[in-house]
Amino acid sequence: MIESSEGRILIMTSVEAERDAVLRGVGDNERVDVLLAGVGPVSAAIQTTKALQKETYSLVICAGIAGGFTEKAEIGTIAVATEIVSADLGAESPDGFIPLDDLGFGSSTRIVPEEHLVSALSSAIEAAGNITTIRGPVLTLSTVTGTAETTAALTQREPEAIAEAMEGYGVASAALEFGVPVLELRAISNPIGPRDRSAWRIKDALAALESASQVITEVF
Ligand SMILES: O=C(O)c1cccc(C(=O)CC[C@H]2O[C@@H](n3cnc4c(=O)[nH]cnc43)[C@H](O)[C@@H]2O)c1
Repeated sequence: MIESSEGRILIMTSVEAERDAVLRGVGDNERVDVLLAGVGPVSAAIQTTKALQKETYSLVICAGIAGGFTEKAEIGTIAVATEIVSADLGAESPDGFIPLDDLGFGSSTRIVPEEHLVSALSSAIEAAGNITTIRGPVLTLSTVTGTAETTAALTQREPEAIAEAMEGYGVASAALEFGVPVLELRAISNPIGPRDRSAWRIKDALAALESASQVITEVF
């Protein structure tokens, strides 16, 4: 167990199916609250802020399913974010996307979880067996990527990114505001690319999310 980690843990999921999978994994543990963030970074930031105003937590985890970048994150694997990146906060230009960081508004579009927490979580999931775990930047977008063009543009902008989802940066922004460490844990449900809902393997991803969640209270 990580030192100084006996406090309460807040886990934010976007929808009920994800919350239920995490709850099955975590089991009955009074140190852990699993709450709904809603879909998208705005709802996630609001719901996380409300939770952090009510209760003191020592760790916040954004958990759920996600799209995986092909050949980096296969369906059913677990992605643990080394960076939580707001990938669509910025401006378009004829020369390409300009992130907010480069526009001079003095704000950052990436939040970096503590390395030892990332490492502890991903190593424990791996050690539990059966689930491949990958580490890398996880993008937060307000729109699910659904074309080859957008996939290529994101890959060019964030070549190290392994996955995309819709809440991480909102959850992490709230955690940062309250000075609480944050992690993002995602089970890959679908490939990122031209929209094909029939390729989403939500059941497999929720099963992986449940298994990965089993280690959370052992580690933290
Ligand atoms: O239909 C269902 O049974 C079902 C069960 C659990 C979750 C869902 C969702 O649709 C969750 C939406 C949630 O998933 C993230 N997500 C998943 N894949 C992607 C993606 O390719 N790009 C962006 N986000 C993705 C996202 O965080 C959504 O909030 C349905």
